[in-house]
This record gives sequence, C-alpha cells and structure tokens, in this order.
Amino acid sequence: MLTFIGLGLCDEYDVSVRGLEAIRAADAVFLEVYTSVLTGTTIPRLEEYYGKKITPLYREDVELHPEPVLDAAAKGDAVFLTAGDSMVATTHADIRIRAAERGIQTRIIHGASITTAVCGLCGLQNYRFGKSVSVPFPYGKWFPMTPIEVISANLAQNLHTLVFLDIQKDKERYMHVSEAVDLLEEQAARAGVRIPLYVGIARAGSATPVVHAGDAEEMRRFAFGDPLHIMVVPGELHDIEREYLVRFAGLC
Ligand SMILES: C[S@@+](CC[C@H](N)C(=O)[O-])C[C@H]1O[C@@H](n2cnc3c(N)ncnc32)[C@H](O)[C@@H]1O
Repeated sequence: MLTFIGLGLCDEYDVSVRGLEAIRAADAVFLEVYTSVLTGTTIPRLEEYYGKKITPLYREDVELHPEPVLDAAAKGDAVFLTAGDSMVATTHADIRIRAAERGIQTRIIHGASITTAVCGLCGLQNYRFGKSVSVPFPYGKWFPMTPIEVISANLAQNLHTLVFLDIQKDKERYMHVSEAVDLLEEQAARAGVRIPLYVGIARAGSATPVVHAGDAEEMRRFAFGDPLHIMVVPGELHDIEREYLVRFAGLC
C-alpha cells in the first residue's frame, strides 16, 4: 500500500490524526522535500514526533527514480509525505499512476493546502480565482513571460491569480515577495500591462503569518520576514474583499 499524506502548512503538529496514525504504523516513510517545505520544523524533529526514520526525496528521486518508493509500497505499508496537500500544485499524480500500474494499492490522506489557506488569510473569495501560476527564478537568458500572460488573462476576466514563488531546494533558496514583484513588474513593463494591486502572504499556518496588500512599491518596501512566501494578484475587489484587506492586510 502506498499512502500519500499531506502534512499541512507549518510543522509536525499540522498533520491530521488519521495521517499521524498511518505514519506511525508504516514500514517505510518518505518525505518529498522539493515542491514545498514545512518551515516551522526540521526532519529530525519530524522523526522524533512520528517515531520513524524518514527518507527525504528530491525531484529526481520522485520523477526519475521512484522504484525504491514503489518497491517499499509493494512489500509493505509505505507513506509518501508532502507539505500542504499531496496532490495540489505538485506532480505526484504520476507516482500514484505508476503505483497503480504495478498493482499497488494507493490512498490519499489530505492535508491543509496553501491554496485554501490564502482565502482565509486575505479574504479573497475562492470561486473568484482563475488559473494559478508560478514565478521561477530566472536562469541565464531564460526569462519566461508566462506569469504575466496568465495574470493578464485573469485580470481581463476580473479573476484573482494565485502566484506560487519558486523554491530551489538544493541551494536552500526561497523566492521572497519583493523578488517576485521585481520579476513581475519587469514582465509587465515588457508586455505593456499594469498590475494595480498585490497581496503578499508569508508563513501561512504558522503562529506568525503576515498578510500585506499594496502596489509594487509598497510590496518592495514591506518586510515580510522569513519564507515561505506566496502572492495573489487580485481582480477588482468586491466590497467585503476590500474591507477584509483593509482590516487584515493593511490596505490603504
Ligand atoms: C508548489 S506549491 C505546493 C503547494 C502544496 N502542495 C500545498 O498544497 O500547500 C509551493 C509554493 O506555495 C507557497 N507556499 C506553500 N506553503 C506556504 C506557506 N505555509 N506560506 C506561504 N507560502 C506557502 C510557496 O510559494 C511555495 O513555493
């Protein structure tokens, strides 16, 4: 059996009781560490709380060489842990399909996801979100324009855009709101588009989440603190959405 378990958003205490029991009963425990991270804890602390040895998995381990995970799941109970929810803004559908092809039973134990946490933190209504997008760190001359294209298309339909910020796990590098705003403003200038408002969110799910709304200049000036960070580019605000941002995100 291969069980996908979402660990939630911050530390070892965010997993569901069902998830925790499955981890404690497992024969093998794998933790995917490249699509998102629990910034409020460490692998040794997770191991201590779960009472299990954890094998970390990087992108190649999951996407190119998943055999050790699948072998463990063929022999006994293996759990595949992911920060957030295992199947949201990740590519783990692929490994579930590979398991099914080998006749391995699978199931999912869901966790709180950043995609829903943002709605509570910034008050933007979840049914008004269009397609999401990721802002990658630029690489050499590679400067993708996809983020601004998605944002423009959503703005044209008066929809909000959830903007995931890049993680380079091998370098322990996490994109901050100010860096993402610089990149998006550069893309917007090239595309002749204006982004009137941003909402930045840091450390959702922790005891010290930060939510702040403003224009590009305000976002660059504001200190969001430690990662993880994420942003929303809102469409036109409804009255309640505006009031929420004024009360809880410093919108002027
Ligand atoms: C590719 S998404 C993976 C989402 C995850 N599967 C989930 O369901 O939450 C990871 C990105 O979401 C954002 N993110 C994830 N957790 C966060 C948190 N606790 N606070 C702020 N941003 C977060 C960051 O931009 C991060 O790079």
